[in-house]
Amino acid sequence: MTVTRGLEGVVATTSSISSIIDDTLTYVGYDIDDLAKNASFEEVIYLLWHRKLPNAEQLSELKQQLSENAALPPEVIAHFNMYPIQKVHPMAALRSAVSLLGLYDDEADLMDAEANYRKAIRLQAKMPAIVTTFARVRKGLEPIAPRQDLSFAANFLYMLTGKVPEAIAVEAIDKALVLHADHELNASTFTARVCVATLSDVYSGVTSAIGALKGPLHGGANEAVMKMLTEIGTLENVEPYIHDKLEKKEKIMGFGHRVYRQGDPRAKHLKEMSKKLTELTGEPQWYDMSVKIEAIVTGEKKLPPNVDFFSASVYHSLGVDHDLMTPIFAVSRVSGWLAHILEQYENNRLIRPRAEYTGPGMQKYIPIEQRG
Ligand SMILES: CC(=O)SCCNC(=O)CCNC(=O)[C@H](O)C(C)(C)COP(=O)(O)OP(=O)(O)OC[C@H]1O[C@@H](n2cnc3c(N)ncnc32)[C@H](O)[C@@H]1OP(=O)(O)O
Ligand SMILES: O=C([O-])CC(=O)C(=O)O
Repeated sequence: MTVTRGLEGVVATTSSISSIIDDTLTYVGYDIDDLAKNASFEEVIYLLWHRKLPNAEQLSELKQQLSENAALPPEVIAHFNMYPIQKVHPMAALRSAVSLLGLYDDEADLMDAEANYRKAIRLQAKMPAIVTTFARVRKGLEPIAPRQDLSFAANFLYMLTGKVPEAIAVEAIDKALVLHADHELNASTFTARVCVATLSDVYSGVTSAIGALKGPLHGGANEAVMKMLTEIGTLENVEPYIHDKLEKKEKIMGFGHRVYRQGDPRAKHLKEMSKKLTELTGEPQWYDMSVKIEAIVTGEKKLPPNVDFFSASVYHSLGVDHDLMTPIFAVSRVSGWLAHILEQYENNRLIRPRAEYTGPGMQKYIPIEQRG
């Protein structure tokens, strides 16, 4: 048996959703640079689920379906008061809330393609309300119901803050959602596919994926980046801080990638946004520190920033609590998970690799009274 640690380079499935070839990322053949400049998140959802861009009528129908399904069942709203919310990480809360949502969906275990698509809409639509309701309840604030006249990105900010957001904030969140929507067979998407390949249900697939995204080597890195920036504190402290970490062989969060070698094409869009937003908020230090870290880590370690690096200062500038950064990633990535889940169901085979056994050889069972 040949073991490929971390399955690096192993091609585990075919997929027509997104591709990474020579450091270029495409969704269904559309370059991420093109989509980041031109597409709304709702268009991207349609693209990932239907493998084509929507026309105006199809887009408006999807928007309406998302709006109509955006509110949470009252039982799910109520459950946020049933656990020690201050002590809970929002990704753990999101994981549990998605699982709970499945209990209130009459079609949860219905496995035909139309029912699965309807569940995809309901789940995608409700993700912002889960994150924002959690965020408000833990601050002792009332949850805010979604508005049907706002875009997906605007509604997210509205439900978080209670105010109709400014255009620049909507643009930033919308672009971030577009950039995070799908990424080939990343760890959380693979997790979702492994789960539903047992013919388990959509809610189980997404719940598993949220668990995988939570870790700091994957989606959790954006929160870890903000923690690092906060610890560094000043521009002068960047160099000693980063050198100390590198000397201790510690990882610098937001850098490196399993697939990209020259750089993550999404990072430049977030970098641009970070510059703009940190200037607007009068806190350019977050961008300046980030740029200095980037220069050291790319210069000395030849590791370019990934999608999580500049997203940290972008979300911080929008006033987002630092531990909500990974949940925002999930609000976007659920579109990709759902696309992959539906694709897996279309041509399913159980995913079950092998392990090379490294434990002891054959042993004889010893009765407990004879064991030392
Ligand atoms: C949305 C996303 O998931 S993007 C990724 C988000 N994660 C992060 O930003 C966390 C920091 N980065 C990392 O941990 C890694 O680069 C990963 C997890 C993204 C990729 O991991 P892998 O492909 O398994 O690479 P691996 O961890 O084996 O690193 C290879 C080498 O580069 C080094 N390296 C990789 N990333 C970093 C980093 N961020 N800082 C310092 N060194 C690093 C490793 O220490 C290792 O060095 P060695 O060969 O001397 O031991
Ligand atoms: O593809 C990966 O390994 C991680 C990543 O960048 C993502 O999921 O967006």
